[in-house]
Amino acid sequence: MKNTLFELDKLCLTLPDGRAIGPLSLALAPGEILTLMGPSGCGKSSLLAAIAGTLSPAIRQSGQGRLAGQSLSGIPIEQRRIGLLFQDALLFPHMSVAENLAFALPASVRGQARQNAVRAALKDAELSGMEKRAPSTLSGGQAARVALMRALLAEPAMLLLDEPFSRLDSRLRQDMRDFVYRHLQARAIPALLVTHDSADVPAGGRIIQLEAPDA
Ligand SMILES: Nc1ncnc2c1ncn2[C@@H]1O[C@H](COP(=O)(O)OP(=O)(O)OP(=O)(O)O)[C@@H](O)[C@H]1O
Repeated sequence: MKNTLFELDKLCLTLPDGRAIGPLSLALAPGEILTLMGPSGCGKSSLLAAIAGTLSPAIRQSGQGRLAGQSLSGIPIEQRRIGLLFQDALLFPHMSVAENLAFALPASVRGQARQNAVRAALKDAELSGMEKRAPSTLSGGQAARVALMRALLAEPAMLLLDEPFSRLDSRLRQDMRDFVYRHLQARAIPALLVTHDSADVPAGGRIIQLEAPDA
C-alpha cells in the first residue's frame, strides 16, 4: 500500500494450549481506521495487546509490526508511540480532569506550553472550565472525551481502540464515534478498532473478519 504508516506482516500468536491466532497481515495509511471483528475469543484483544507490547508472556508471538518505518520488535511499551482506548475511560480517580490530561504530555512540553496544551484539550473535549473536576463527577460521555484527549496529548503515532463505545448508551454512541473519528482524521492518526457492533465501522472503512483460533 502506498503511504503506509503501520503494517503487520503475518502476526501470529500461539496460546499456551497450542491454538493459533492469525496470521494477520494489514497496512494502515495515515488517518485510516480499520476494524477488526470476529467471534468472542477469536483473539482481537490479544492481537491489540501484541501490537501495544502488553501481551501476556504465556502467549508466543511471531511476525512483525512496523510503525512509521520502524520495527516494533523489542521496543518497550512506553517507546512504541501507540495509544490505547478501552471500554472504560480509565481516568486516574485521584487526579483532576486537568491533571489527567497533563499526565499524558511528553516531558519536553514545559511551563506555559503545558497549560496551553491542557486548555486546548479541554476545549476539544467540550469541557472548558471543568479542569478542577474529579473524574467521578463526569458523565460517561464526558469521561470518554477526556480519555481520547489524554491519549492524543501523548502524541501517539497510532491508536488501538478496544470496544471504546460499548459502555456508552445508544444516544451517546453516535456522538462519540463522530468525535473520535473526527479527531483522528484531523491529526492523520491511524487506528485499529475492535468492535462487535457493525454500526461502529466508520463510513467506507475496511473491515477484517477474524475467525476462531485454530486448534
Ligand atoms: N494470558 C492468557 N493465557 C492463556 N490464554 C489466553 C490469555 N489471554 C487470552 N487467552 C485466550 O486467547 C483467546 C483469545 O482471547 P481474546 O481476549 O484475545 O479474544 P477476543 O476476540 O478479544 O474476545 P472478546 O470478543 O470476547 O473480547 C481466548 O481463547 C482466551 O481464552
